[in-house]
Amino acid sequence: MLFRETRGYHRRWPQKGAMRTSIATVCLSGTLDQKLVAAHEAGFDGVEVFEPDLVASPRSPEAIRARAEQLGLSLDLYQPFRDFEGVGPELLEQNLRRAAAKFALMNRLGIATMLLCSNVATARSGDEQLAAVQLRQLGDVADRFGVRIAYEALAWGRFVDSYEAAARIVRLADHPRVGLCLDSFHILSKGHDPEAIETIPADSIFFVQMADAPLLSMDVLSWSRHHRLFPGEGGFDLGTFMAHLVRTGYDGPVSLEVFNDTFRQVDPLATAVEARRSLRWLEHVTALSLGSAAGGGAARMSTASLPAVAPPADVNYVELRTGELQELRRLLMQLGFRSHGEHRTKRVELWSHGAARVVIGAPDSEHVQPTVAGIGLSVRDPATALRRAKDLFASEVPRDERPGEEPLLGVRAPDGSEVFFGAEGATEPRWVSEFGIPGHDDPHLIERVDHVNLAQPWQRFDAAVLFFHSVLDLGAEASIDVAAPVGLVRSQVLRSADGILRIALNLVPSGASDDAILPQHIAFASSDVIALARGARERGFEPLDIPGNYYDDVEARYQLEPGLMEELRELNVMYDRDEDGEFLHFYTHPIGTVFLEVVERRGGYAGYGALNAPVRLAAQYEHRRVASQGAPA
Ligand SMILES: O=C(O)c1ccc(O)c(O)c1
Ligand SMILES: [Mg+2]
Repeated sequence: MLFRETRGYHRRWPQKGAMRTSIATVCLSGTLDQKLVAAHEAGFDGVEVFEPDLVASPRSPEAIRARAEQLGLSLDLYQPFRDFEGVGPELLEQNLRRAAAKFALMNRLGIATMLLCSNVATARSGDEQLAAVQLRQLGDVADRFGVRIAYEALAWGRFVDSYEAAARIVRLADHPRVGLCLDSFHILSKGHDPEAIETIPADSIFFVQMADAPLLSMDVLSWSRHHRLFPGEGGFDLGTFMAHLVRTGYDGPVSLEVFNDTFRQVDPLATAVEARRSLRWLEHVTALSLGSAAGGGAARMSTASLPAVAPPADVNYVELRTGELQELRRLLMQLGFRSHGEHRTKRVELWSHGAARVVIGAPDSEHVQPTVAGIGLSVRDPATALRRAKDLFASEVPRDERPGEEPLLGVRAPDGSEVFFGAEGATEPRWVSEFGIPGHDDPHLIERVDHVNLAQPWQRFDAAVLFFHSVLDLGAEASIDVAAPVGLVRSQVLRSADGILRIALNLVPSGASDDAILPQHIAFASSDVIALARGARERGFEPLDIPGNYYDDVEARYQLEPGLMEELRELNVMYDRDEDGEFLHFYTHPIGTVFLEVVERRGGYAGYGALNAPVRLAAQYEHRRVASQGAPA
């Protein structure tokens, strides 16, 4: 199992009025039993049983019911039942018989609600009155079994493809056993306005399914079946959606139904924890969207916001773990960093240049750890930052702290790296004095850490987006695809509003088994990248070699002054420009799975040189290829 963030939550019974949480078994990998255990361990209140999971299970319905009971999980929904309404009389008879068999099964499972998807195949008519009459008949059958039907408009329904149409049919059916299932994906994927949810009586909303998704332009069925995400990982405005729902007075389960090719493959407990985090985040944005009106309208569901955290004042340090410490030291020295020596008690050393601090050490043998093993942030209130993270089910990193040492509070990110919160304050954090050699205020060309680029294993990319978005309250920028020799690299930046903290996440292509193919990196902000590059060269620095073709292209695009053009070529400095300003930056060779970058932002340039990224990736690839062959190309 890769990169387990945490394990073993204990169930807490939902408080009255609190959001009841549920998850569809289709979100998780494994057998039905493994899915139930994962949902339980992540602290869900209930699950939706997806029919294929039940059919494939060797356990009897009674045994499944007992197992769920033992785990303290309610079985909230049986799904899906398909292609019922809008059919001719003969098919209707068959469909009613088919439904009765499922209702009997639900009785054995102890499930009270069945999801009915709008007909995608066999409907002959879109007459809403006809559909309503047939649903009423189905309601009568359901009544004999003491169960109810939640009718859901699929975005690709043959005739019924909007929640408003489904709501009209349910109103016409006018049967106490017939209500609605609202699924955020089907509504928002079609661009339908969720505001009219407020016109639906709460007692006819039987179930609610929430899913986020990346904003793709593709056919909606494929989008739904392969690309759904947990709330907070995609582009839908789910806080507004939920606020409409809460205002109706609905207080049933809020369930996650996320069809996703990655989540079907990875550790179900890790996914369940991620899912539970997404619902806590959803509750938070719902509370924000409802505002001080405390729910307003008929609200019965209470939604608590998370502790508010101010954006970090500073990136305090970045910690790198590598087996190639000697090379890393040499590189830092060449870039003008100074050593502060070893920590008093821990086997790490500190290097700094301006307010950029890099803690380096050998890999920790105890647990899986990416090369960028930690990021330290200065925050106004570390205890509150930790409390927010723990409210979001992040696991705290136990820290061995000696008397007199600066307290740092840390949590583990999905890739196994650590995020530490320290108190903001003086220009130099107090923990710096825990290292042997004191600070200094030599003139410096590097100011601070500009951004940190974290390559993510494909299994945990979306989880990392959710983690940084929710725990640190960072905004997610649109993701871009960068072409590398080993595949397309999806890259997404999360940043604080003021840009002090910027984390770029890169998704390692799944075929790229060797993680050295996509190293992690730290970018430092310089006031004069050209002067820094010159100084580094005098100290023996060899930059990443950028091809002449690149500079010909820059020259063609931007018509730079010949003097600057010459310097860029000579020093292997890359260039970008937009309406807001200019960007000059250069790269080091990778050392193992890490490399460094120095950037200079002129004017209001806020990007990362996206056009240069493929050139950089190709140059690094070439460097590795040549190095491994031990001969020049
Ligand atoms: O893709 C489907 O068929 C499907 C089934 C059940 C649902 O609740 C849903 O939203 C989609
Ligand atoms: Mg659904």
